[in-house]
Amino acid sequence: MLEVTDLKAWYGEAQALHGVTVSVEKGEVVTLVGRNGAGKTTLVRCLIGLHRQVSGAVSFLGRDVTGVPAHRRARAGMGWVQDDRGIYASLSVEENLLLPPRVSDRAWTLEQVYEAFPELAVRRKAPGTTLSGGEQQMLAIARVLRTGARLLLMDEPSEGLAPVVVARIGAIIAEIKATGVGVLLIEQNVKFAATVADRHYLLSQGRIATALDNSEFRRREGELLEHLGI
Ligand SMILES: Nc1ncnc2c1ncn2[C@@H]1O[C@H](COP(=O)(O)OP(=O)(O)OP(=O)(O)O)[C@@H](O)[C@H]1O
Repeated sequence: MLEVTDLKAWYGEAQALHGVTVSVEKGEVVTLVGRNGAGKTTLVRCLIGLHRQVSGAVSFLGRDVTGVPAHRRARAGMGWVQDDRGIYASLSVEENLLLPPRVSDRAWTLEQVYEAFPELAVRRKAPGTTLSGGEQQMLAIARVLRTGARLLLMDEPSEGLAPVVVARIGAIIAEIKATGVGVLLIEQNVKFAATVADRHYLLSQGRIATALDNSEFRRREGELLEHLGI
């Protein structure tokens, strides 16, 4: 569903991506792992149309979206789960869930959201400010599902969360995958990445150093941790 070919990106004169080729299929969970500064965030920003100093090609659902602005990519079904979670603190959980525009007939209803995220059903009237980190992450994911996005791009969904909450996020990603939605996630937590993903790309200095399926990734976990300096 997503095909990225020879993507290069710059910040002024400084080149951050040096010809990145990656893909995500429907119902596939793919991670981008790499050290700080490897280019993971830049790559995701290029995919959603927020970084414009680029060359190469991005195709989504068979359509060339290279050069297409961010709001039109979102309308086409690219859903970005922001790392700052982008929740409106003054609104309740339910009001946050009612905001997103519907972009496809796969948009989740409130009932579907509350069934998949019982934590949010319990907190539906609570203001955004009072949510725990895990609840905020769930709300951020649920809001994107409310649009009917066909591809979810996530920036470190496990960051800063307790292990039990990380496991819950993993279960939610598995549910999303089962609906045929593709997921591309930036992830520094190698153990979490190995539990949720089908494939992985190791990004190093703006290049894909290695592409691994999950069994190979698990086998080389120690080596990867060493590379990532974790
Ligand atoms: N706004 C910016 N202006 C100039 N250079 C930038 C900017 N943002 C990122 N870079 C540079 O681009 C390269 C890739 O950074 P990027 O943030 O994409 O890496 P990352 O893998 O997401 O790292 P992190 O895990 O720290 O977010 C780095 O060399 C970084 O210094």
